[in-house]
Amino acid sequence: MAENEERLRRTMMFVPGNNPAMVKDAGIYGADSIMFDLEDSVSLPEKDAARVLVYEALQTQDYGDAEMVVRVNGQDTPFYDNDVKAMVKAGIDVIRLPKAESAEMVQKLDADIAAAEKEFGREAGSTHLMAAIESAKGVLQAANIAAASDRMIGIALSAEDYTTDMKTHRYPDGRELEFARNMVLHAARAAGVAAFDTVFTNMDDTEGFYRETEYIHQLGFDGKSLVNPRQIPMVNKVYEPTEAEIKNARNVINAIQEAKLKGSGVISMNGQMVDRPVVLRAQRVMKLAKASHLVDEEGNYLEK
Ligand SMILES: CC(C)(COP(=O)(O)OP(=O)(O)OC[C@H]1O[C@@H](n2cnc3c(N)ncnc32)[C@H](O)[C@@H]1OP(=O)(O)O)[C@@H](O)C(=O)NCCC(=O)NCCSC(=O)C[C@@](O)(CC(=O)O)C(=O)O
Ligand SMILES: [Mg+2]
Repeated sequence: MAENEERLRRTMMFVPGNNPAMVKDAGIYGADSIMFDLEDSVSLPEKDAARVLVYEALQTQDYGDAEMVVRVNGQDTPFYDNDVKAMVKAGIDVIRLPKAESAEMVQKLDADIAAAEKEFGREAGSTHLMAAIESAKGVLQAANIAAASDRMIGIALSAEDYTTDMKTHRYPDGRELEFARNMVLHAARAAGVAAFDTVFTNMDDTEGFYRETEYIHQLGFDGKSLVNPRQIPMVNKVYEPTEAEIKNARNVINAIQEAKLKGSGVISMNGQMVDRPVVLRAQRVMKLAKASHLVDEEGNYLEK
């Protein structure tokens, strides 16, 4: 868990598991997490072929430092068991459960992963999981879902299925998602796991994409599920700290280190109280700055 809490997950890009070119090239765009999809972007006749394609790619392609995720088919489908087994065998980092509606569904996936790890000689506990919240039931169960397994790395809001379940659709201002976004975010934070905002499907509406990403960044989401590589630099831009934020974070970290040497956990810096929550925020700013190549190894701001 600790290792996963440290990971930056700003961008989790869906890659249709039945598209050989997209699967092969998925690593070149710099997504924090690459998510091969075996579920809704793959038609029924192609389910088995997609599983084989993704399995082979995981054995042969180099996806660099990206976290490797696969969205398996739902537990109510005939594909789920084979999907989970094949992906654990391939050594996937994270299995994403679609349409999660209860802690029991997550616990079933946890048990199925454990059995597959044993069957294929994978280290016990090495395969993580996450859950997608795609319905009213899922939203109301979000806190239980997020806390249902030690393998859990995060929960995601899936607004396409969710708005359908709610008998509405996506609007530009996103008001139809307010309750769900806040439930998912609070459930994730309470369980100590990551929170992912939903996909944005209008590839040509750059302004709308920036507006939505700035909003979910302000709320506190770790990042977004994405459907297109063009969206990756836009999310990274929104999550990039400013020069002032970076310099302030550096000063906070230096100040608290000095305070600790003097045996204190709190200090005043330019009239501002610096204590644990301020330090934790500063550490996250530095992590984002490093990922954006805005600081050197020592954390000094790199002038542009
Ligand atoms: C949207 C579009 C057709 C646009 O095509 P376009 O052709 O206009 O794209 P272009 O920008 O022109 O592509 C430029 C270059 O990038 C390559 N490229 C594009 N997309 C790439 C990609 N994703 N991965 C790797 N490579 C990619 C492309 O091959 C080309 O490469 P090259 O030819 O070499 O230059 C395409 O992106 C796409 O198929 N997206 C994935 C769709 C998908 O997965 N849907 C299912 C997940 S949502 C869902 O299920 C709802 C949900 O469940 C969600 C939840 O749960 O969160 C809920 O309920 O809400
Ligand atoms: Mg969906």
